[in-house]
Amino acid sequence: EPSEGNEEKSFAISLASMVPLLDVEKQLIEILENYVKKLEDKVVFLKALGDEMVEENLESLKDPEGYVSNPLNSFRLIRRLQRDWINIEAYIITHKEENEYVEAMAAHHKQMPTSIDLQDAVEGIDRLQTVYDLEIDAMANGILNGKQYKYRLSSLDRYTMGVHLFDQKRYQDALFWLYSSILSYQNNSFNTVLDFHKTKIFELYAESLLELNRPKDALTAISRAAELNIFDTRLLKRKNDIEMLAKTHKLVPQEQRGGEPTDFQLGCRGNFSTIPSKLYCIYNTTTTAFLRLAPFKMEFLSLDPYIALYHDVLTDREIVTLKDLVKTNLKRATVFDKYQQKNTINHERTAKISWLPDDSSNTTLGIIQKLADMTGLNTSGWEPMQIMNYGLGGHFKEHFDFFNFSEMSDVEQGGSTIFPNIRTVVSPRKGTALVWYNLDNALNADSRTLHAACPVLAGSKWGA
Ligand SMILES: O=C(O)CCC(=O)C(=O)O
Ligand SMILES: [Fe+2]
Repeated sequence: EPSEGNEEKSFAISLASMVPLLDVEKQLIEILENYVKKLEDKVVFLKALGDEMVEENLESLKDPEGYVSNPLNSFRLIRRLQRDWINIEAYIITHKEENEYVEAMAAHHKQMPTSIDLQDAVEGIDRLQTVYDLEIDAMANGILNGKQYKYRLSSLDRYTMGVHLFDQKRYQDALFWLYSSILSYQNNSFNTVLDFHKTKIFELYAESLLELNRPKDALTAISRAAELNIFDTRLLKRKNDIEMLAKTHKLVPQEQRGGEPTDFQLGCRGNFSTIPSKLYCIYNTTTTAFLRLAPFKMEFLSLDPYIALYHDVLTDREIVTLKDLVKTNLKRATVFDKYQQKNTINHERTAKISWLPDDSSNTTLGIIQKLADMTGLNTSGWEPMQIMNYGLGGHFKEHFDFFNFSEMSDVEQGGSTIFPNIRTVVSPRKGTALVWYNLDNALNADSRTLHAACPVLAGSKWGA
């Protein structure tokens, strides 16, 4: 069970909270390099010690008796063997360098992600893959929606995805990741240090195939695993079991993968068909008197239900201020759970948030005034402003709420706000504000305003 404090870190849930991890890694690398340096010093010292002794030793062996016949030599020989060699041995086995390394690392352990953080990260990658229907091997090779990025997932990264999906009983998806893991596996010392061997991948690949009712293929895979590790009796036994299964197996129709994409997925992929509309843009000079002096650029996205996108609402300066105000205060967002009747951490919403009271700065007061001008509504009784930052694959599943969302970042890929019931998608654009009403004139919830945030594929999404 994670402690409160650990859970609060939730590194994968907001990109902002991942940034300090880069500094942690920098320090870990320094500790490692420091350790290597000390080992090198040790090697240099021991080498010099050997070099110093070897010469005299060779010399002495040419005429052993002559050598020991000198009393100084024989005294030195006795003393060396009785003391020096024992001390050298003691010096070698002190593990002073190792102890220092372990000590230095201990100070950093509490800054490091937990297994829960890894789980969040794995789910983020899986969400991106499924929502955007990305090809797994391409994604693993650094291609996101056709765009090649510099870094790729390692074989172990891919295996980690496979393990997760296997545990989720999503065997077909697990197969793709494991296959990609096998293809990218390298027999290098790093994998040896990590205790990551190809056998492991083949074995899980075989188990996934077995779950998918493909025992003959499973047998091929487990045989590869067994070949790679011929002394592993457990593997051998498993191979025999699978061999039996393959012999007695009758063909059963295979389960189909995936199924139809949901409206959410279709919308996020940009696959809603666009119907020509009579929508238009205006300068809004009328909602309040102030707008006659400073009109808002307004784009209608839907007239019924009413959804409008305002452009250039937040300035870069305001955005910097808002981010600064919340920087150290972002907490994992919760969702009200109607069964438990309380706010809970929920995989339907992966972002970190911070509440900003109206009077936390002139900037917040100014922004609230803009919202008042935009909507013509009385701002008393509003919820305070909430600043949010999404994490790895961060999203917010379909929900209802009233009524305004301001973008504080451009997002490289993904992260659209989507209204699946009216097939409307809005890409995040820095400084814009989205306004809608979630109630109809009779004050009933208007189901057409159901909305969600698509997972962020690349970039950091901030909103208010
Ligand atoms: O991030 C988005 O696009 C929408 C966020 C949202 O709907 C909310 O925070 O209530
Ligand atoms: Fe919302």
